[in-house]
Amino acid sequence: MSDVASRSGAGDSSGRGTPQGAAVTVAGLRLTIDGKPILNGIDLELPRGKVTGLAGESGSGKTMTGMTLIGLQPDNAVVTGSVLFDGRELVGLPAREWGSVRGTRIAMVFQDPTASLHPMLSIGRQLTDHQRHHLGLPKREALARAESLLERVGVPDPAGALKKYPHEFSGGQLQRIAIASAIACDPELLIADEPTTALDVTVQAGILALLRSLCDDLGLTVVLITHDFGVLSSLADEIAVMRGGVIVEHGSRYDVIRQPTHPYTRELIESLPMHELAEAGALGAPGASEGTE
Ligand SMILES: Nc1ncnc2c1ncn2[C@@H]1O[C@H](COP(=O)(O)OP(=O)(O)OP(=O)(O)O)[C@@H](O)[C@H]1O
Repeated sequence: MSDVASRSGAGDSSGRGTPQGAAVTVAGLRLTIDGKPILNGIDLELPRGKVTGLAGESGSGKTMTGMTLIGLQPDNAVVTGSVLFDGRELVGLPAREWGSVRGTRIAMVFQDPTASLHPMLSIGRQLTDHQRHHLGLPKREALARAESLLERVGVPDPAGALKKYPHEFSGGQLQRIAIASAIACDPELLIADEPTTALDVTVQAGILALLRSLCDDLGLTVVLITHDFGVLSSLADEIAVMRGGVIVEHGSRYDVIRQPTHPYTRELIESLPMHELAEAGALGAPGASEGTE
């Protein structure tokens, strides 16, 4: 077990309860690369339909945790421990079985949206290929669904956007399209790794609000990986703080920000501007943390 300071409120972040339980239960997850320890015993429950923020300094293992959840760790990595997803053990899942999980039931968006989009294929082709392959939809149906997906993620003129190519969009719009592609097959779990880091501050808030609304409206479980604790202070239901390949603190956003138990979490909070603390409810009454957008 890691020395995580977990709170009784974890999994029940806002007082509303999480009757559906955990979408994913990670226990004693370890990962080494060429013998070098990277993850040193991660214990983490991701409550269904909530945003869990994974914070921590560079190199603490946030990305590697996300990659391991979706089975994309480097080939030379050795993974032990347990990742239980819908009653299925993902650690050691054979490659052929990942095909029915990755991209369909668990999806990921990255800092650079172009990483998940082909530069030479139209957006319509990319969104429909994905659905036709995974969902077996006929072309016409896949196109209609792609259009409504683009509408759902806030891309203007969805029908026109389907005919365009990635280079014709701004970074913020591309990230919306990458999110549309990620949710195209109705996944239960979405891992967003620094999804706003490469974007202008003016568009960051829109992408974060989109992730929040997907979680609230679709019941999507979201893992939001970020080095920016301020992002989590206004958005996440729960916050897990990583350092040195372990989770050192995990609880509801309100508890973690208002009553951090680990010195490193305190450091992160002390670096936050006052207005972000106020938004997180850390300066007001407990009810102030309820609004998440
Ligand atoms: N492909 C790889 N081969 C070897 N070591 C790696 C590889 N990818 C990551 N690492 C190492 O794993 C550790 C954790 O990296 P990871 O990217 O998960 O950190 P992070 O918390 O996401 O940091 P950042 O915010 O900088 O991305 C680091 O020491 C990193 O150097």
